[in-house]
Amino acid sequence: MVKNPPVINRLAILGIGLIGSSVSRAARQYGAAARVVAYDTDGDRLARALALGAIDDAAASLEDAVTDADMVVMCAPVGAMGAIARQAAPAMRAGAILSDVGSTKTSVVADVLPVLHQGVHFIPAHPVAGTEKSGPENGFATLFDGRWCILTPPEGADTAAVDLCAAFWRALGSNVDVMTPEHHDTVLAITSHLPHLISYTIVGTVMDLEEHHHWEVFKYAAGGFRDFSRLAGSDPVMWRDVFLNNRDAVLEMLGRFTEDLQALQRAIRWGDAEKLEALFTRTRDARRQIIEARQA
Ligand SMILES: NC(=O)c1ccc[n+]([C@@H]2O[C@H](COP(=O)([O-])OP(=O)(O)OC[C@H]3O[C@@H](n4cnc5c(N)ncnc54)[C@H](O)[C@@H]3O)[C@@H](O)[C@H]2O)c1
Ligand SMILES: O=C(O)C(=O)C[C@]1(C(=O)O)C=C[C@@H](O)C=C1
Repeated sequence: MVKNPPVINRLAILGIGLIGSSVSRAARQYGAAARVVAYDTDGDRLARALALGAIDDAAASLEDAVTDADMVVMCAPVGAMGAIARQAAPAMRAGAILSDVGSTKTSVVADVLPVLHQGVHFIPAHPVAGTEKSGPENGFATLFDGRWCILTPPEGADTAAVDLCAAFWRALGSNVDVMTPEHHDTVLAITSHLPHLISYTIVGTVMDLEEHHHWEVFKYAAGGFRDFSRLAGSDPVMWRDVFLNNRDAVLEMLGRFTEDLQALQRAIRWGDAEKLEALFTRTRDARRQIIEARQA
């Protein structure tokens, strides 16, 4: 079999947790990058990533990681992206690509664009794939296979840099879409951010029940509560930053959701069987369509 040449020669990952280590593992396994160097403010995590064989080199400083890199991918919580870019950009070579994997895009673009240096191309990205786990031991190479990666290049972005970033994500197995940061944040508010908020809320509600009640919930949590609460096990810092950085879109979707929930509350109170059955029939059809679209 003829092996394609690497899309990126030297790749630097800043933040080697679940996503950073998955990008690194995939890039190395699929030959998308010739060499992967990583830096993390948490020295233990960086050492673990190296010991696990998830990266080629562990850098002693952020500057060491990004010097000579062809592409730098920021894989830290979204609230940290601006400060990381401010430190990384001056140490990067002209022509190199700075990217990220953040779950929100408008605030990341607003934080990073003003601190860029001449000749560094900023191409934001969001792989819409993940799990409720964190840390380098939980990353895996196939995480992005068949999943979407959304690019939100700023107006006037270098087209060659956008194409290279898209080629990189395709080499990791992803399908690539391009949209504005604002559109991205609206869509993700309902498909990803609201489900997490609801899961955090329902687990919180259970915790606030009297002790014997909440222990009963844990004891009898079979399919329903267990499936529904999975997202509530996600990283607190990552999700704190998501909600602080996509405030408007999340509040808009939460408003709609709350109205719909109140309408259901009313239907239950008034014994409106028709309304309940009609909604549950529509949602069952929608769920089937979602699953079929995923399998197509
Ligand atoms: N978890 C998911 O399902 C998922 C999916 C897609 C995108 N994302 C995005 O990916 C990013 C990382 O999430 P994760 O799940 O890998 O989190 P994680 O907690 O597993 O890893 C984050 C890593 O960033 C490091 N870090 C924090 N500040 C840093 C800094 N200033 N410089 C260098 N390293 C720093 C942390 O020490 C940690 O190792 C977030 O922006 C998140 O929104 C997450
Ligand atoms: O499947 C999960 O556990 C996830 O949380 C993954 C998920 C999502 O909500 O779909 C979470 C955040 C991301 O930015 C992208 C993917």
